[in-house]
Amino acid sequence: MALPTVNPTTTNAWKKLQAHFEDLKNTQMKDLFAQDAERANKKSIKWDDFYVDFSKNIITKETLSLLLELAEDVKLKEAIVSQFAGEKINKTEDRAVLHTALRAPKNAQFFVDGENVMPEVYEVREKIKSFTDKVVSGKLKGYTGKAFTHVVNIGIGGSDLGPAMVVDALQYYKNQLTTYFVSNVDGDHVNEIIKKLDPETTLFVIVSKTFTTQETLSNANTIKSWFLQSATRADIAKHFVAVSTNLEKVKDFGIDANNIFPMWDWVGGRFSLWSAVGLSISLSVGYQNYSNLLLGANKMDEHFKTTSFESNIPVILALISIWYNNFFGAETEAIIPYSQYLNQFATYLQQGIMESNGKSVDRNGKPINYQTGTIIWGEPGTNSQHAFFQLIHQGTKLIPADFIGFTQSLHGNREHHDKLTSNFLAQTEALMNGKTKEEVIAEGTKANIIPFKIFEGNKPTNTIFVKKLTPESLGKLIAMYEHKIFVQGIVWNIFSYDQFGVELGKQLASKILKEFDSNENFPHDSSTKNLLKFYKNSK
Ligand SMILES: O=P(O)(O)OC[C@H]1O[C@](O)(CO)[C@@H](O)[C@@H]1O
Repeated sequence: MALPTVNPTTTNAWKKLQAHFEDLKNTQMKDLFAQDAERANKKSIKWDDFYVDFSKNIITKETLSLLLELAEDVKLKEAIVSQFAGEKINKTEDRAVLHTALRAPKNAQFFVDGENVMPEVYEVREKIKSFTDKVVSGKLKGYTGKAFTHVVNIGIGGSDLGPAMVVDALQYYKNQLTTYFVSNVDGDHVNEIIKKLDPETTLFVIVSKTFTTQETLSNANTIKSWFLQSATRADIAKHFVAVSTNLEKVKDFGIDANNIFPMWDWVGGRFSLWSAVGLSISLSVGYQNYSNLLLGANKMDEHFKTTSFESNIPVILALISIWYNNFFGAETEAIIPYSQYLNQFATYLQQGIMESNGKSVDRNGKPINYQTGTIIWGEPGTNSQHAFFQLIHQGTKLIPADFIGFTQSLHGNREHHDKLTSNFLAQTEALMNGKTKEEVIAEGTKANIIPFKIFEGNKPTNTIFVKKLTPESLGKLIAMYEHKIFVQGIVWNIFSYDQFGVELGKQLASKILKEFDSNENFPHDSSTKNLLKFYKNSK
């Protein structure tokens, strides 16, 4: 069964939501709280070690029921079944979307083209486990007989962002190996990393689903040449491994067939950290922690698949985001983790969310006349409070935000954690309540300063409060956003799993590259022509 192709704006629910928006748009959240002592209890979900409070939103019982009606109208339930059944819901690339299979238990069954993929999934997981154990224990040696001390992940996009974010987020759980990530084709990136490496003790993990990505192959070749300055070709087999679907191209690169960790075309790049793309995670925190990360994601998958929509965390978060994006006209969403460990979380989600849902053609191939993908940004609190929070509090734009926090710190420093958490809680309260003129006056503010100190308030937030940052809870958190992406794509009637939008720039870049050192001339506008000339004359 193909995905439904309902234009959401033609549904009854959408029309009712439009009328409802007109009634609700000037409603103050603090009035909604005053009217209902039970609001926080009614608009929150407790699940496992998660407490998701979505009460600080400009929503009522009716808003939620209309949003849930919208989910019914666009046939979200059927779409979830299609996804988990391995149907080729990535229609434009004719692929199934089954990253959920990668984190499912061994006895689960996921079918692609009538074949259960789980035996293959577990074969690769076994390979990851045994390789990780050998590297971490020091049993596996480099070409001069020394144990590995460093791991370098060479990849970009989904072959970099997920592993890099998770390795950083789980640094508390790290072993003795130092892990670096090389992604940018900017040669200064790879050279800065090379400076820190000893070829005798470094393991290189080349990650590229296609094994054709310019950045990754350039970096891998540069590193290989540097490695061969001190080692022989035969030593490559001891120091280079690859994760890819393109086994032929990997072998062409010179990598030993035993050193290839396969993946499958039913795993999208930005959803691939659960596959062997996560090898550097496993190497960095050990297989058990890596496996717990996958377990957490699987628990969220089960929650998403089996929980009715009104208590379903990803569904509720997705629908609330649609409410602001499509009815309030909000353009961006902030993601603010109150944990320095999640420093790269928003950057990681930018690819997941914006590459997936940055589309303007619907599933019927027709141009879209409503808003789709939200713009995602964010930084950890409390740092971000001293950076961009001014604009969220007093700027002219509506910026719904997810606040993510943990009840326990990993190093157990209560004093710091209490301060952190007090900020975490204070900000969402302040964003909602603002500060009235009367309150400003009562503070004894000089008359001419009063208008500048007023906070309108009524700024919406979700609070995602988790007991502790562990591999398992991180897995749940990432999977929560993955399912949110899926739900939004279904509602917006777009294909979330292709990314043709990144192709055009790539094609043009390869033409321009040819022009740098030859007399080849492609037609360009006068601006590009001048810029090209400037580069050629001064490089
Ligand atoms: O793993 P690959 O094939 O090198 O691709 C890297 C990235 O490039 C993209 O195709 C486009 O940016 C991403 O979707 C992907 O994660």
